[in-house]
Amino acid sequence: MAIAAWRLAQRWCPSFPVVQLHMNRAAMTASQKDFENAMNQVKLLKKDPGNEVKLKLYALYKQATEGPCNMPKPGVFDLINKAKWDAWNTLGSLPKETARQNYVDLVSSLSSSLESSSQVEPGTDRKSTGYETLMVTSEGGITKITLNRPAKKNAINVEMYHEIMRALKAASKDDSSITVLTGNGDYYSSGNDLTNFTDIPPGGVEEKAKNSAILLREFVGCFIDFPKPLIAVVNGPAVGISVTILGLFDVVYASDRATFHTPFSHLGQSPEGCSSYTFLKIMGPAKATEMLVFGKKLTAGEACAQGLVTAVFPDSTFQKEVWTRLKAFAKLPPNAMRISKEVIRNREKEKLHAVNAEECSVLQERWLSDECMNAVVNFLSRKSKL
Ligand SMILES: CCCCCCCCCCC/C=C/C(=O)SCCNC(=O)CCNC(=O)[C@H](O)C(C)(C)COP(=O)(O)OP(=O)(O)OC[C@H]1O[C@@H](n2cnc3c(N)ncnc32)[C@H](O)[C@@H]1OP(=O)(O)O
Repeated sequence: MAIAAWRLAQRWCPSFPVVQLHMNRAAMTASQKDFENAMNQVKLLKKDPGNEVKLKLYALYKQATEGPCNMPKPGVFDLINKAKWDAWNTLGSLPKETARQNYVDLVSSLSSSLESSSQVEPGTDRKSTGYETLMVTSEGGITKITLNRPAKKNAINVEMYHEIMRALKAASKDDSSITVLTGNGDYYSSGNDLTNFTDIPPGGVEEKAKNSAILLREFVGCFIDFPKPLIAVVNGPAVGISVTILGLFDVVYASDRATFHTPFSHLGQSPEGCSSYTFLKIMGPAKATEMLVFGKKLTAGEACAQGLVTAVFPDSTFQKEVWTRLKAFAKLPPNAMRISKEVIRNREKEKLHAVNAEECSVLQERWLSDECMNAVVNFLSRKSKL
């Protein structure tokens, strides 16, 4: 979120605007002019430079305008004023001119590093290229990852698994506050692309199953470890792994057209995405068993009643209502959201990684079973659909 310097400066130095106005203009030198420009530049910073830098700016500003620290030392419990006093006092007898120069240098380094970061003006849609199966955009603090194989109902092929991991890793490091996963077209996702089973390497199906278990474990691990609020915008039916990983999202919004289907037994497979743990916690063992063992397909309303979905919206107003909410979330302080997520999720992480490892190892065996092979062959020979 953009931070206006007057807000920044006022917080750290309440007398900032007054001091600025009463500067001795007659004594203006080139470096005084640079100093004033730098103060203006601070106002244009689009990204909060962090408390440490703000303290440095405050201290250098005070030193440049008032000389060595002349405030009484605040009490130990007056944390903010104590931090400011410490920062200023540390500058000792640094000459005003040097402080001014240091302030200008610091602002200049901030401007180049923060401006060249991937900060996006509200309304500017920054589109990431280099994805074959996804559309990834960043706008107004929201990174949006769209599954983009609508002709295949957004089935997740091996390339898409890798690209989703890449997009999540990039989103975890970019300057967005929240990340959204959604689907293009009428489906959210039809789950694992069943043609993934057809590309058998020279090492045979055992090697394929082993590599797939490694891929799946890494894929689910990215969701377990994702540090920012992660929101699913479920625009239509969701199947298989696209449903199970919802238990690792922070919020799930669904259109009333969406359905939630995990037909693992029908496919000779077993639950993944940590659903053998998260679904039990979310909806209790009986409802989780109906879904994960008996393949009961839930409507959006049912999924909401069972806690898997946060809120359901009529399809006609789905996008409008959801994006209004998301835009408001994206304006909240990003660090607070990230830390709150950490507090909520961290104690479960180790458990989730253990569950993930166990589910992948069970699936590795399942993929080699006749039950699974027959189900895949039936789908691929168009003998069966869900
Ligand atoms: C050794 C093992 C290696 C495997 C690698 C594993 C990696 C990790 C695996 C993680 C485990 C995940 C498990 C799951 O996700 S289980 C769920 C799997 N999904 C399905 O079973 C859905 C299958 N699809 C369907 O039943 C129907 O397509 C569907 C009901 C979704 C839609 O039906 P509809 O009639 O509306 O549309 P079409 O069937 O005509 O579909 C349009 C085209 O899309 C293709 N399609 C759709 N879904 C898939 C899919 N999951 N896999 C592959 N292809 C899919 C469909 O074939 C159509 O294509 P064409 O137009 O070319 O015919």
